[in-house]
Amino acid sequence: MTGQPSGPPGPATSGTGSPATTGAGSPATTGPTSPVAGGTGSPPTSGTGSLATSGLTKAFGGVTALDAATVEFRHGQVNALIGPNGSGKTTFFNCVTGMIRPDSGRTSYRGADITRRSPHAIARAGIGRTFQLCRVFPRMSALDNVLAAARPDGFWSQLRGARRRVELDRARGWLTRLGIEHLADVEARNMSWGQQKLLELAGVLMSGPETVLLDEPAGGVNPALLDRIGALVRELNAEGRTFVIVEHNMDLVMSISDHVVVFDRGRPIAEGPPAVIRSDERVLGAYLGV
Ligand SMILES: Nc1ncnc2c1ncn2[C@@H]1O[C@H](COP(=O)(O)OP(=O)(O)OP(=O)(O)O)[C@@H](O)[C@H]1O
Repeated sequence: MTGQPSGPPGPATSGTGSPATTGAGSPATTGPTSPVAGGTGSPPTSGTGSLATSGLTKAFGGVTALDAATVEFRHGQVNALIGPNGSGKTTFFNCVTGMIRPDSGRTSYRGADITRRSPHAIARAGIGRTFQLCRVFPRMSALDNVLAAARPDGFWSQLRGARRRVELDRARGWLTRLGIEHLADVEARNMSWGQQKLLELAGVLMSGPETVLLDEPAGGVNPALLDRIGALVRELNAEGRTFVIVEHNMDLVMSISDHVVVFDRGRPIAEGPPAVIRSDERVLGAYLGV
């Protein structure tokens, strides 16, 4: 992936000041096993439109990364966005989360136009994301990383040592849920790559998003952790969260997704349930380059 913006302060590659999210909004009030923040308490109706783009276009010099991409991901479902290397998946995530501005086209979330909103505003609207190159504060403990993600000024407030009991409990709850509670006091830089990915996800979940965009959650992760990530996505979806997952591991995609969108050269070429996508000739052609 080449489209990730960067900038201080924060972890190695963060551009927002908060490592794990596109700018976590106000702390959610729900606990780790509660329904999503901002919701009504009951899971959203499955299958209706949620995150949608219309004619989304982005070029980098002579390279058209997104070519009038019109896509709709389904609310309440596990959606996957797949496609060959360089087909525009991460640029799509960057555009819809406000991290880069599209040249033209629109993004809407649950009916509201979010095209020109800042990453923080988009996070406040209910969209959280992880990154292909995992973003955590390497010299902060796992617990402090999760706490930082819950605050709009996460990094700085953490530095001031501002901790609230209720947040501490929620942060520990997410670490437990992701199976890394035993690493609460370990600095992120001393955790394995897979553990850092789980930590990043814990931070995203701490900010209470209704919709979670995961950029290559399986990348570089060992098979045991892969199973955990897959099971967790399904559990969190059953509790009401919508997912959009960019992933190259087809076994994972096909086993956890309800709906798959396939990109080639910056635009969708096919969509449908995994069983249909598996045997779609356009998809096979895109991957084989024919
Ligand atoms: N910041 C950038 N500057 C120049 N070109 C870029 C930039 N970001 C992305 N591109 C180009 O845009 C195209 C789409 O890249 P993108 O990273 O979105 O694809 P991808 O589908 O996520 O790929 P991968 O699966 O390899 O991560 C590629 O040709 C890439 O080289």
